Amino acid sequence: MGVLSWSCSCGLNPSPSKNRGAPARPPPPAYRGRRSKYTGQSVRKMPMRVLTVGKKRSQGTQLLVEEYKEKIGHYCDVEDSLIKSNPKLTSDVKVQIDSEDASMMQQLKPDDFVVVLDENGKDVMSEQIADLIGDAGNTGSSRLTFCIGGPYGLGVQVRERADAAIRLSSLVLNHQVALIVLMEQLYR
Ligand SMILES: C[S@@+](CC[C@H](N)C(=O)[O-])C[C@H]1O[C@@H](n2cnc3c(N)ncnc32)[C@H](O)[C@@H]1O
Repeated sequence: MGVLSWSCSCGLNPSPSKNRGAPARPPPPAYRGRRSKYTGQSVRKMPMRVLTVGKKRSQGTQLLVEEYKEKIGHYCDVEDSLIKSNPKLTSDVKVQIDSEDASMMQQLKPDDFVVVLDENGKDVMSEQIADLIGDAGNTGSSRLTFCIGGPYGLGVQVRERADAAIRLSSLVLNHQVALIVLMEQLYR
């Protein structure tokens, strides 16, 4: 899977093919410290979007998502989209994953910088997420899109389309929990 391999200076592995032809760059010395190289600097404000597969959210989740959206909204546009899980109401897990995968692919534009959240992705520290956001803004992409899978995870097409795959924890998280952790990290 090509995705588990993006890395600009945030220390994740390079995926030059998805990086619109830009050559892979070695991590700059600035990254060796714990602070993001973008800390305190202004980078191009890149709109962000989070696509989550799921059913109706719990009130608690929705409240927290709204709270973080408002906080992040002071710095950049952030959109939160819920993709209906299991649109075909099937009991066949593969059919469910494939249909959610197709719905998610429809939401992605060619110039989106796509980051999938995956418990098998690259471990990232908060500073690397900040660098990822900063680096994505320098790829010529028009939007940074994060994808969170449903109960059975993300499908093949979205994984292959992704420019990066990150994991937030060594634990498998419920998709609503993954969304809140992501939003909190985006704000951080
Ligand atoms: C319940 S999990 C799906 C688990 C499923 N076994 C799978 O194969 O992906 C729902 C979604 O939450 C996200 N997720 C769960 N744990 C995660 C973690 N530790 N790091 C990043 N994303 C995670 C992923 O996007 C995942 O597709």
